[in-house]
Amino acid sequence: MARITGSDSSPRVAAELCDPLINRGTGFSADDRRTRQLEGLLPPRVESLVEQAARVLSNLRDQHNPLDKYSYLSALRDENETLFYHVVLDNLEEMLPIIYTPTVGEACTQWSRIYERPRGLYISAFAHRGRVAEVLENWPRPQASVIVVTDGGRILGLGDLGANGMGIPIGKLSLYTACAGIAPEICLPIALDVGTDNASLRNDPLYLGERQARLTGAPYDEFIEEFVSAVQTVFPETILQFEDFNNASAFRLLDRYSNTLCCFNDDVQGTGAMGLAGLYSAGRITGQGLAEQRILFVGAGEANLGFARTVVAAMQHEGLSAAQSKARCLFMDSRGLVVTSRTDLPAWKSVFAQDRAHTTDTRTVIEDFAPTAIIGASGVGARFDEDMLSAMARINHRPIVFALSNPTSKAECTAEQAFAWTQGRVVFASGSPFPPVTYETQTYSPGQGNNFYVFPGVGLGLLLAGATQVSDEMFLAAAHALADCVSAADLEQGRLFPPAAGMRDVAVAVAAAVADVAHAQGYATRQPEQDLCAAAASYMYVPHYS
Ligand SMILES: O=C([O-])CC(=O)C(=O)O
Ligand SMILES: [Mg+2]
Repeated sequence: MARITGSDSSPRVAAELCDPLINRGTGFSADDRRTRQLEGLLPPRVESLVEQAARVLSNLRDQHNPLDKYSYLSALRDENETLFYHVVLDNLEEMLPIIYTPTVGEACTQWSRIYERPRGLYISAFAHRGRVAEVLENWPRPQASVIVVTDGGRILGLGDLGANGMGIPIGKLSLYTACAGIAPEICLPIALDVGTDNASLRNDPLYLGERQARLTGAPYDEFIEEFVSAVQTVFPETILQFEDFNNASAFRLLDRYSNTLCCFNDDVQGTGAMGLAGLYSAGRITGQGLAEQRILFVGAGEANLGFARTVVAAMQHEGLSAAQSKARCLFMDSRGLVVTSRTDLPAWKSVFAQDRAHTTDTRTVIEDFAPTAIIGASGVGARFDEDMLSAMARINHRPIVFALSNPTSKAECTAEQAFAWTQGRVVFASGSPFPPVTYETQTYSPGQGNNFYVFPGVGLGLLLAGATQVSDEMFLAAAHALADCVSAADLEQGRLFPPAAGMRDVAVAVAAAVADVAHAQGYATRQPEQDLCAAAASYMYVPHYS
């Protein structure tokens, strides 16, 4: 019998084994192997997903460090996405820190070294300017319902990582699929390469991005404008999530685009909703309502300003005036207290400037302002010290302390420090995970306060409603829905958020709340579902070989 070759005698490509969306590896049945001419290309035994997953888990757990685990799972995803998501979904608690924060941060710093295969789109402001739509058309899948885009300007708390930032959109979209069941083939990660001001990257012979200074000013805005309008042309119904842009770009782009397309900024709005939900949970422990909180925000970037904006909106719903709500939110940045006498404040910070004496001493601010909560999103590791947290513990029976900066090396304090420095009385959450803490006889598992509790469900809700815009009210509704998912048992363990294993239930609740608001505000293009939770749950992609 003649060898089977392609029509031009080139080697036949066994497409089923090359496309990670359809590849099943040893999961192809005997019939499939015969009809698809895969016989002999695979070892004889036919395995179920569960059997394949056992091998993956065993290999994964043999890897020596988190980055090796990240690379192992990335390679698996490039080969067989069904198996990848089966493993991730079945072991979320174990997998999240590998495919997402904190390991994704390390992966981004090492991106040029660990890079193996393309995933997502790299769009260059230098090579592709004027042709961005053409580049978007190169995306090999017919649809892109959710796009997560970064320009690498501020990756987690790690600063400008240029094109290496691609790890973040990939990681965020993995969670869209794992946590909200949005099918992997409609998720598109994009890194906009606008250059980098990170000299060590530009001098790194392995760096894969453009070796150019970061574009700024009008040329930057024009490039973003070209990108956004190309997205609207090529994928007109997509949801666009801005991620890890630097502060100035994040706020400017949000103002520029939030009323014209279905987009949001995860670091501002997603983190804001997560933070508000965390405060509601904390209030159930401390016995104080939101309107009674006095919050010291340490760090005045996207996360904390988004958090404060959301808190102020929620306080006004509870009857406080705008001025009263703002007076309950005090900010410190790298130059000290954010006060009206400062002349160096950009518009998005000066909104929160208070009429107080300027100081750079956090301890003094704690003594004067007597906060019920201190929220770190400063990007500065170990920003909270014993002096500060013991002052919090003297002022409050149950001080609220959030150390939200990522990855772990940037956390303002560790969970262990927070418990030790407050005699075990702290109500704590952190952006990156910490192991459980035992203080005296009690063990606490505070868990993560991360926007992963919000953005997957928000995206799902927007899809369900066919939303044309994203509103602040949707994030308020998302915060309430998330807070309602927290059980009394969670709070007893010191957890302000639900356990990772329940992520899909959280996404259902958040999605239903968001879709509901979309319908109420007239942003929905689809008919309202009778039962939004059931609709959200039945929409979800389940990784199996159908
Ligand atoms: O990615 C995360 O873990 C949370 C986040 O958005 C950030 O830190 O920028
Ligand atoms: Mg982010």
